[in-house]
Amino acid sequence: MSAISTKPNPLDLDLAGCESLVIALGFKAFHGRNLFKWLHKHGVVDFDAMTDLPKTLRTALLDTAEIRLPRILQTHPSADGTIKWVMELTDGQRVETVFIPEGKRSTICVSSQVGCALECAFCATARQGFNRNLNVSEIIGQVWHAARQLDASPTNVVMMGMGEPLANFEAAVTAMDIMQDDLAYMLAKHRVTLSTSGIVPNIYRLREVSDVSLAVSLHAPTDALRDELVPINRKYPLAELMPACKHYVAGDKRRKITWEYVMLDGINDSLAQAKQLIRLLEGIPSKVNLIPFNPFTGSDFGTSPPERVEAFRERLARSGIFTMTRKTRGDEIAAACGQLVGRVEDRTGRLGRVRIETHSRVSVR
Ligand SMILES: C[S@@+](CC[C@H](N)C(=O)[O-])C[C@H]1O[C@@H](n2cnc3c(N)ncnc32)[C@H](O)[C@@H]1O
Ligand code: SF4
Repeated sequence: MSAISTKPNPLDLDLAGCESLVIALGFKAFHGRNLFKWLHKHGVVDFDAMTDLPKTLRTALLDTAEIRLPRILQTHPSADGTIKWVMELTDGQRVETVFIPEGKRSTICVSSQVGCALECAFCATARQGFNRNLNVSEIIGQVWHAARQLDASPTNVVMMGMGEPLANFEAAVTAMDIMQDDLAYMLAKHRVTLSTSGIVPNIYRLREVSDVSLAVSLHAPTDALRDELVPINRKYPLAELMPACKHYVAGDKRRKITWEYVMLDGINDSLAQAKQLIRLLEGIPSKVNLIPFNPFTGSDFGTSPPERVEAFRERLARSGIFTMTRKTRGDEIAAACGQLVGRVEDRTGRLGRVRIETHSRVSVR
């Protein structure tokens, strides 16, 4: 394998970064704007084809920088229009990106890490272990490819693929800034959604620097159950998570937290738990997405029957909480929520441990 280049990659830079890059090479800032626009708006990744940059700048860029993108290795189309792309990174590892069309909406579900270090009990990515954070170019590169493949910018991006975006804070924020930039993908802030399992300090940090929509993977109305399903809860329990989320949406009446709740048969789907959830969400502008559990090989949870999901939804809706049951998309190509796996050179030794833990799965309820 050829050595991995260490030259700066302009796709790792936001607009200000591109301006600084060209200033450092002795050129005016506006050339940095043009460079940024070529990369994202026009999708050009060859310095020589950036015809409105001075020839001397193009030569300087060729000498000192290198544009590196993930490579689309496989394309898996699904009958419902969903497409899963397997993207290979420069170190040979792989992440997955999903395109979900729905009427006029085109949503791209983007990965933020190679694997995930958090060990949610029902998630296929968790079983892969964890290797590293994606850098900015690897995150925005997924959107770049999607825009080229579809011949249009997506209307929505959700950071809901492989990994925990708030555990890769700086890169996730920069990539989301690029998504919203008028010289790039022009997405409105409410059309970019970051989904987190609940890294509380970084929810506060995010509020300081970004306006994107926040989705929180809740999945349980009590600490006892959430500790088992979403182990990060042992570090950041509900008593800390809920105020952080309330703070995130404070001061803007239009903002709501989207709570994601995977419906697991006999685990978290009773009416008593729906009532506990209603109490937990009191005072927080909320909408709830009930997600049918997407099974994967080796998982030992079951999908709640549709009538139980509907009863749960109805109970929440009756209390005034806007609640939707999410359609499962792309499941026959393993592109649905929590089914993304890629190729991860695990550095956590997770696989051995998971096998042991599944034998001692906690009792629930
Ligand atoms: C894969 S995660 C990535 C974003 C972030 N790490 C998080 O947990 O919110 C995106 C969503 O998929 C959900 N999910 C994970 N495994 C799932 C499964 N097997 N079936 C349905 N949803 C799942 C997660 O709980 C989360 O709400
Ligand atoms: S659900 Fe999210 S945080 Fe949990 S293991 Fe999967 S990717 Fe990581």
